[in-house]
Amino acid sequence: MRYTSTRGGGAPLHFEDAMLAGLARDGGLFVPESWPRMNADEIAGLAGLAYEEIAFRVMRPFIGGAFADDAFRVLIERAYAGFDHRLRAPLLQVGEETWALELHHGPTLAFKDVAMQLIGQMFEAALTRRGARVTIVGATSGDTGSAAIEAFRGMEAADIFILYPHGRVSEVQRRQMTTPAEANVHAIAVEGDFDDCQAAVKAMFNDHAFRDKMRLAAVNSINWARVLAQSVYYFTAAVALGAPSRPISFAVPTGNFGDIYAGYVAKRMGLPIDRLIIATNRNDILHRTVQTGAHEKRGVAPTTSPSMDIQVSSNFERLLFDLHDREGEAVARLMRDLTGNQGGFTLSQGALDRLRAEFDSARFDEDEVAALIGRFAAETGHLFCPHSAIGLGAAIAHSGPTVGLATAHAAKFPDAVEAATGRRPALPEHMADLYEREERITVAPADTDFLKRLIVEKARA
Ligand SMILES: Cc1ncc(COP(=O)(O)O)c(C=O)c1O
Ligand SMILES: N[C@@H](CCOP(=O)(O)O)C(=O)O
Repeated sequence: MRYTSTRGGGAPLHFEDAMLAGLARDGGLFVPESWPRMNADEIAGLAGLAYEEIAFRVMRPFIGGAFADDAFRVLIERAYAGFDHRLRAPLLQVGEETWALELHHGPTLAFKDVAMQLIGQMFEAALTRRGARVTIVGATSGDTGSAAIEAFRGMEAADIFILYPHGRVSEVQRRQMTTPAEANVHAIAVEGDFDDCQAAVKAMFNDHAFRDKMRLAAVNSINWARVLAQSVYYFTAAVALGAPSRPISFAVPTGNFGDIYAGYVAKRMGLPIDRLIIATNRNDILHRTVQTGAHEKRGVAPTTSPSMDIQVSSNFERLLFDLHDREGEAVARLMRDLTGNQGGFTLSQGALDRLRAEFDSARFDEDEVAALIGRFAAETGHLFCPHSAIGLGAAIAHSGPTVGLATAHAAKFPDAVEAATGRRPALPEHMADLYEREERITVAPADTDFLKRLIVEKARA
């Protein structure tokens, strides 16, 4: 299996090179040259298997010769050994035909751990074998950063720099990033929003001299390995609910479009997913795109679901590639319109029809999110974080068996949950002293050159 850029440039790479490269050198994102398929018998054969075994079977066709089967199994086992639930990603019924897929059982309490714990293992194995080291640069609206730091803290072969929007992440998220004391960890509070952080990361990768000098690597979902690992839980959930004979829909709280794109990947592989529902907060560029075809940036408004306060949804580029018959030049043109003065583009009718053939969308204002958190607490007794409530709100409004992705633990966003329910969710025991741990906070302007200098100064490479 080889990976090609969504913008059509450069020679295709094998899995491990694509994983370590992160972003393609023409600024595009890596996608597989073709979709490996699982037939109905193979999907039915996943029923009852452990999460780790399903992960192996789903991901194996994508990784080619990067890891021998036995070695890959070991990495998967290690990745999920620290999860606090036997099923890793259990389902909880919240309505007659609605389930929450709980993705917060990893060490940092968000779905990011599912991929990041495995990526940490894969990076370490690949870098050790190559005798290489990397400088990881990532952007976060809160959860990717904490999960990445947890996965890479103390790793000899990697320095990790995480850019987060100053004052726009929850206190728990910030402390998860600023309290690890390991010398290879650097959390930087950028005076801007998430889109500024992500734009700075992409600019660093597109500065080839800097990229090569620092041996940059990415752990955002611009990295194909992230998306791949996230596609696994669509299989575990759908099979547990009767796939392949019963098609299941998924409603996904969406920001950078990585998680829902992972569902699209599962569908391309043959998993009978009925609808994929994009659920947004008031930062609703993707909802507007599905409804009107116009993909237009507006300012980012802070919300109680800060991890979704995003307008430039990186992975939408991967979908655009398929919507435009895998023509890199068409995607490159649209991305120029999005990042240039035009600030957006309008999909052709054909592309919009293809988008709507797979995706629905829903949008929730702040008062609706609070009402959903309160409603689910009253009806199920469970506290859901604002992001999860948005996914579940879209799921419960959809007819037919539908899974809403519960993407983070309520305790990561205690103020919003308490305001909506009167109940303050407690952090689990392993994080009980988070508020007492010492923080290291570096504040920096949203200036790529400044950030590059900071990284050069602090990196051990
Ligand atoms: C808790 C939570 N829910 C939902 C999302 C949105 O996911 P994605 O960016 O993959 O669309 C994020 C951020 O990624 C998140 O941290
Ligand atoms: N919500 C994310 C934003 C970055 O998403 P990623 O999946 O591309 O890493 C976050 O929590 O940082």
